[in-house]
Amino acid sequence: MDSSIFRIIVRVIHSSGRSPGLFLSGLSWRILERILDLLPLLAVFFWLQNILLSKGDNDEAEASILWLAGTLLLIFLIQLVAAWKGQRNSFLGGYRIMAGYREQLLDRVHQLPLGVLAEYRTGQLADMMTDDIQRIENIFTHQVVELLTSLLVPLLLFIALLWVDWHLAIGLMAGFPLALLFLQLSRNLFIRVSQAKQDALRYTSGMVVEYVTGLRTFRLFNKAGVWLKRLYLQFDHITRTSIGVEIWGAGPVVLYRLLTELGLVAFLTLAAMQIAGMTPAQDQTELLSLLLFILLAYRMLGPLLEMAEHLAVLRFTVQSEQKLQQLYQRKPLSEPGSAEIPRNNDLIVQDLSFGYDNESLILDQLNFRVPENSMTAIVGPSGSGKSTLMGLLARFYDPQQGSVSLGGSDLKALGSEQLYQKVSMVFQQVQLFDGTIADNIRIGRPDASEQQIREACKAAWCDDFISKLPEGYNTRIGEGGSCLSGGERQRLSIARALLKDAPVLLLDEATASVDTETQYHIQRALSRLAQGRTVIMIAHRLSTIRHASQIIVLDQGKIVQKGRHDELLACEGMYRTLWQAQEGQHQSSAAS
Ligand SMILES: Nc1ncnc2c1ncn2[C@@H]1O[C@H](COP(=O)(O)OP(=O)(O)OP(=O)(O)O)[C@@H](O)[C@H]1O
Repeated sequence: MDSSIFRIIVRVIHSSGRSPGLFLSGLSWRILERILDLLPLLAVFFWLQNILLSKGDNDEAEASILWLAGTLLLIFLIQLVAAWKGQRNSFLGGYRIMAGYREQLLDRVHQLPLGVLAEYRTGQLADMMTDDIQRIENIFTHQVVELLTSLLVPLLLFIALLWVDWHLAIGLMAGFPLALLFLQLSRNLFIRVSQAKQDALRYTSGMVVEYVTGLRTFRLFNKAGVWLKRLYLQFDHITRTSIGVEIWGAGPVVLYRLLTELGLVAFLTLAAMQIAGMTPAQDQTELLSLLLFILLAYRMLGPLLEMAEHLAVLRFTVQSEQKLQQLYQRKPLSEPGSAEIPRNNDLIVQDLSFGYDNESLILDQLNFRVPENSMTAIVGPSGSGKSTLMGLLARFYDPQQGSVSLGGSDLKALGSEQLYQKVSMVFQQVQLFDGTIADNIRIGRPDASEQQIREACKAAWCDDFISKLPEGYNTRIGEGGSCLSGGERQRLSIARALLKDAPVLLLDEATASVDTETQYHIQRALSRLAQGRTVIMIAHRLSTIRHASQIIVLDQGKIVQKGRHDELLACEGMYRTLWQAQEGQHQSSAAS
C-alpha cells in the first residue's frame, strides 16, 4: 500500500534517537483492541450454530448460554486492558519520540551553516518547527493506528470470509484491486497539484507583503492599480490550483469508495442466488453462515472505505516530513576537535572556488592576501560574487576548493567560536532581536558595562537618537528592529561591532539605501570602527575606497584586477569603467 507512511515512521524514530519500544507496544495493544471488537460476533455465531445443532437439548442450551456470557465477559475484559495499555503506551511512546525529534531538529538548526539559515524566509523555519512537526506528531498519536487497523482488520476478516465461503469472499472484493490501482495512480498527480498550490500560496504571500509594505510608494507613483491587477491574477491562480487539489484529492477517494462498493453488488447478487437455491430444512446453518458473512462483510468494508480518507490526510503529512527531512540532510559545518589559535590577523584566500550547487561555480580560483591592519575593498558589477565571497570569509559556507585562512590557520581549523571572537560583521541586513537597545548592543560583548555600551554608541553616532527614545537604552525595539529606520539599525550594528572590538572587520554595503546625512554619519562611524583593524569591505560607492590599501575587482566570479585606486584608474579595465560610470552619474545628478 502507501509505503511512505511507514518510511516516515522509521525515519522519524531513527532521527529522534529515542527507543520505539513503548510506542510499538502501545500500537500492538491498540490494534489488538480493534481486532477483539470482532470476536463477540464470532462468539454469537458459534453459539447459534451450536444451538441449532443441539436440536432443543435444554441442558446443553443452558450450558452454552453460560459459555457465551463467560466468553463475552472475557473478551470485554481483555479489550479493556488492551485499550488502557494501548492508549497509555502509544501516547507516551509517541510523544517521547516526538520530543526527541524536536530536540534533534533544533540541534540541527543550531548547527546549520549561517548561509543555509539565510536561505529560509523569516517565519519559515518557525512554521516548520511548529505546524509541520505537529502534523507528524499526529501520525504517531492518531493516524498510524487508524491506518493500520483499516488495513489489518479487513485483511483478517477477508481470511475469515474465505474460510466461510470463498466464492462470496472473492465476489465481495471484485472491485477492490481496481479501486486501489486508481487510488495509487492518482497519488502522484495529487502530490504535484498540491505542491503547485503550496508554491502559489508562498509566492502570493510574498507579493502581498511587497504590496502592503510598498503601498505608499505605489500610490505616489500611481502604480497601485497595476499591483492590484497582478494580485487579482495571482488569486485566480490560487483558485485554479485549489480546485485541482480538490479534484485530484477528493475525486479519487469518491471513485475508490464506489469501486470498492461495487464488490458489494456482486456479493449480494451471489448471496441472493444461494438463498434462492436453498431448501428450508436442509440449510438453517448455512443460512446462519450467510448471515454471519453479510455482517462480517459490512464490518470489513467500513475500514476499507475509510482507508482512502486516511491516506489523503497522510499525503499532506508526507509533504511536511519531506520538508523537515531536507533540513535534516543539510550538512552542518565541521568543528575541529581542538581549535587552533590564529598567529596574527592576516587573512589569506588561496585557490578559492565555490558554487551553491555542484553545477555552476560562483567563485573561481581566487587568490589574495589581506595584511593585518589594512583595508581591502571588493568591487564589481551586480552578481559578480561579492556577497558570496564575503559569506565565505565569514564561514557561512565552506568552499568546495581552496581555503580561507586567518593568522595561518584554515577557518575550518579555527572553529566557529574562535572565528567569531576574531571577526565582526556589519552587513546590509542588520539582524536585531526583540529586546532592549542595550541587549542588542551587548550581544557583541555580554559582560560590557552600561558606560561601555554608551561609549560604543557615541562612537557609532547613535547615542543621540537613542537618548531621544522614551526609555533610552531600555527601549524595546520590536522584532527585527521594525521601529527603527534603516540608518539607525546600521549604526546600532556598528556600535555592536565597536563594543565587540574584534580585530577583523567584514563590511557589506553599509552605506547603501540611506539619505546623504545618514550616510555621512554612518561613514564617520565606520571610519572610527575601521581604525587599527583588518578590514574587508564591499563597496558600491567607489569614492569611499580611494584610500583602501588594496581593491579587488570581481567579474563573473573571477578576480579581473587588483591594486590601489590610482593604479587601477591609470590602466584600462573594469575598475576604470565602473569609476567613469559613477562619475558620470554624479555629474548628471549635480547638473539636474
Ligand atoms: N543562496 C544562493 N543560492 C544560489 N545562488 C545564489 C545564492 N546567493 C547568490 N547566488 C547567486 O550567486 C551569484 C553571485 O551573487 P552575489 O550575491 O554573491 O553577487 P554580488 O556581486 O554580491 O551581487 P550584488 O552586488 O547584486 O549584491 C548570482 O548569480 C546569484 O544569483
